[in-house]
Amino acid sequence: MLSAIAPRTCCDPSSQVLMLGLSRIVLTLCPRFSRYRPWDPSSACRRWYRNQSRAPIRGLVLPPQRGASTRSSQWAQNCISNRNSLHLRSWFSAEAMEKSDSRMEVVLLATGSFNPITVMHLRLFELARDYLQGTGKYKVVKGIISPVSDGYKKKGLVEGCHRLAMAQLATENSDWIEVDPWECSKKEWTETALALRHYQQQQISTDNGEIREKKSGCRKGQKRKRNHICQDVPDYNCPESKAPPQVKLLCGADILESLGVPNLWKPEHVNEIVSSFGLVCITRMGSNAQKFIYESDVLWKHRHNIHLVEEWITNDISSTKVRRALRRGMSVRYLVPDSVLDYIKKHDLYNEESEEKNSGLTLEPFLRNSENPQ
Ligand SMILES: Nc1ncnc2c1ncn2[C@@H]1O[C@H](COP(=O)(O)OP(=O)(O)OP(=O)(O)O)[C@@H](O)[C@H]1O
Ligand SMILES: O=C(O)c1ccc[n+]([C@@H]2O[C@H](COP(=O)([O-])O)[C@@H](O)[C@H]2O)c1
Repeated sequence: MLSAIAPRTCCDPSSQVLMLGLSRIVLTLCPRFSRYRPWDPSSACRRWYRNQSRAPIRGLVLPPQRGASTRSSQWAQNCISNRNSLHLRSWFSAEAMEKSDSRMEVVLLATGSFNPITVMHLRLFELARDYLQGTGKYKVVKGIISPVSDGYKKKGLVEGCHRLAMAQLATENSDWIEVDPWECSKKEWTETALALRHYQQQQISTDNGEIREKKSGCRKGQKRKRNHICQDVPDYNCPESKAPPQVKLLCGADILESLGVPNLWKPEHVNEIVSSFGLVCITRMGSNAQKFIYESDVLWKHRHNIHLVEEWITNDISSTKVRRALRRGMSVRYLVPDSVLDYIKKHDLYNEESEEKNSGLTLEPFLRNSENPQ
């Protein structure tokens, strides 16, 4: 932190003396501080003089650089908490405090048919976010809806472009839930573990990209260590270090229970989902998620990574029931957003004929797993 602010303030001899004294106070009070940012004020001044072409504004106290090491900020802040000298407090702006937020950032990924998307699908995200943030340990930064590919071959599954369009309409008023066409635009069905890997990688790339853009970067010899999926430990030696958001699978309890259906999910994928990513599961009528976790060895082992969210305002809206009502000419208003209903009507999406799609075909996961038995 000091090396970040020093070049701006130690531009004249009196400031140099000031900064030298200040650094001694901080280093004396906090020997640990020197481990993170060893700093020699006089050489910093010399470097600064060499690099600057124009004189800085004297007396201007600037906040620390964005991304200054969280730990060093906290240490320095502790060190000066009882000293009101030199406007130091102003350096610890709201921005710096925000940096010290130690909550794990989470992206919630919901996969499924969304045939069609219902208000309950949207509620899943709200419930999950409330729950996770209520623990004080997580900050939910984004929700992603990833409609399944037509290659999933579920009975009654209408074309991906329509399911995608409906999901986009349904989320247009949300400022944190997005729809991603990655799965849906593929001809072949994608296993959920692979979708999770893809979205996690996307978070890591975005995160690295942002850090490159910020450019202040790590100094020579300070490599960014966290390039692996799901590594949550920030690299405190790098000032810009903050773990990329962790992608977690968001689902209803029926999906959790489906993990136990023979030949539907690959055991190694189930293990990967609960060990490397994590599950946020919303209770659903007719399912007993707690019992299911208790009875499964792998889920029990990773139960700390499975968040069960109780839906107290229970309802059992399902896409199947919405399609059934539509086939029968009954109202589904308020079960799906109005814009989605308009879209369904405009394209006459759900009728006797559409329900027969993929009829008699085997669901792709069963087919794949029987071709390549474990
Ligand atoms: N009422 C609900 N309560 C809890 N979870 C739900 C509910 N409706 C849907 N979900 C969850 O939403 C995700 C996407 O579901 P999907 O697209 O299969 O909808 P669905 O309503 O379950 O469809 P279907 O009736 O065809 O099974 C799944 O994880 C599913 O468990
Ligand atoms: O990855 C797997 O092995 C796997 C096996 C079965 C189902 N899934 C996913 O789970 C979701 C189930 O959606 P649905 O509409 O059949 O409830 C869908 O997104 C599938 O891709 C995933």
